[in-house]
Amino acid sequence: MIPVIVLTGYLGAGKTSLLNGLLTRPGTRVGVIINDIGKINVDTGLITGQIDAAESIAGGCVCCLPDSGGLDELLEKLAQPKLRLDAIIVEASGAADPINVDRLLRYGNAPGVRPGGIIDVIDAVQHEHTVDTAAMAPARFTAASLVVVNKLDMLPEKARDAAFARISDRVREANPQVAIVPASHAAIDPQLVFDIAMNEDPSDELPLAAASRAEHDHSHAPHAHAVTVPCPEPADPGALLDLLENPPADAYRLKGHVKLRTGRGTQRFLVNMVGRQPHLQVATPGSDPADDALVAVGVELDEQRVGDRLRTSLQASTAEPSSQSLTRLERRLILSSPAEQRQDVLIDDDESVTS
Ligand SMILES: Nc1nc2c(ncn2[C@@H]2O[C@H](COP(=O)(O)OP(=O)(O)OP(=O)(O)O)[C@@H](O)[C@H]2O)c(=O)[nH]1
Repeated sequence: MIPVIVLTGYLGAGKTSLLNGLLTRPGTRVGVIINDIGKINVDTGLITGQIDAAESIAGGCVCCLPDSGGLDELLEKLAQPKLRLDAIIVEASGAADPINVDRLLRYGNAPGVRPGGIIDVIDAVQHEHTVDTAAMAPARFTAASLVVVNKLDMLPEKARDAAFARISDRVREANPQVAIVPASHAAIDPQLVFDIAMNEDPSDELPLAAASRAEHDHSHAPHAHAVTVPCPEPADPGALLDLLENPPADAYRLKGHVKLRTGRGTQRFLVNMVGRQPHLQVATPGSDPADDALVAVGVELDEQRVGDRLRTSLQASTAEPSSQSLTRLERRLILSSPAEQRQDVLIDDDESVTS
């Protein structure tokens, strides 16, 4: 399933800049949906990176669509297998309410896609005069999985750390678990958002991508760290679910294929967690069981501690899983599937069974 990542943020906070930064990285096929509230799609013209497929919503706000129909249709178009997209990014208008967007995505019925996180971009200079003016921290942050505190370059150097800390504290009042990164020119490590398939340009790509990358020098972006733990033998589903339901706070993403005991042998699953939102599905066809492993990614990730936690969760299990673990596994699979397919996802003996 293709992850759908939504970019939200108050007007002018830096959403298009962030999108452009992501699109200058080679090797990932990205589709975008641009939403401008004006009649003309201004942002479409501001996109400078490589897009493999695009759709747009102009003249209205994505979060005000009467039902998820409009968005579902666009997602379905972009999820067509022939487009071979690795990720879809929705740039919501500056007026979009992340809570509504989150609801549209969670309860949408577009086949072939899954929620890939909501990024909320904050303008560090304007934030306290525009978005955050009430006594309570803004509710919009409850929907975010990653908050980017942007435009720190526009503050005097000595005021940046304090502004970042103050804004982070307010965001955490509404959403204690959210990942928050500082940024200038909306530069973040793309690993926080989607998988980077390759570090080199494909051989047939024009040198334009390289030139445009040079313009967007992200070397100053806070770096994401990753730890990979192989999963050569089947693990206990309960142990994996304990990890997914209570992941280490510094692991913003968990992803990879794992082998689990299911009571009927071994079955392979694809894990994808963004923020605190776990997603579990039966392994993708063609994936190689020899490569089964879980990767944790995060800014300021404690690789040793997180690695130990993953190793414990993926420990080879010789005992049959408890019925409670199997029920939890089935429930997680159901919660991870689109509403209309929910009856088809129960664990079954199919080609992904390896023993
Ligand atoms: N100095 C500075 N300028 C920035 C930064 N991020 C964005 N900008 C500028 O701020 C303006 C708005 O940035 P965009 O990326 O277009 O913001 P947006 O959130 O897409 O804007 P809307 O679509 O209008 O809501 C542009 O002129 C950017 O070049 C930053 O971190 N520092």
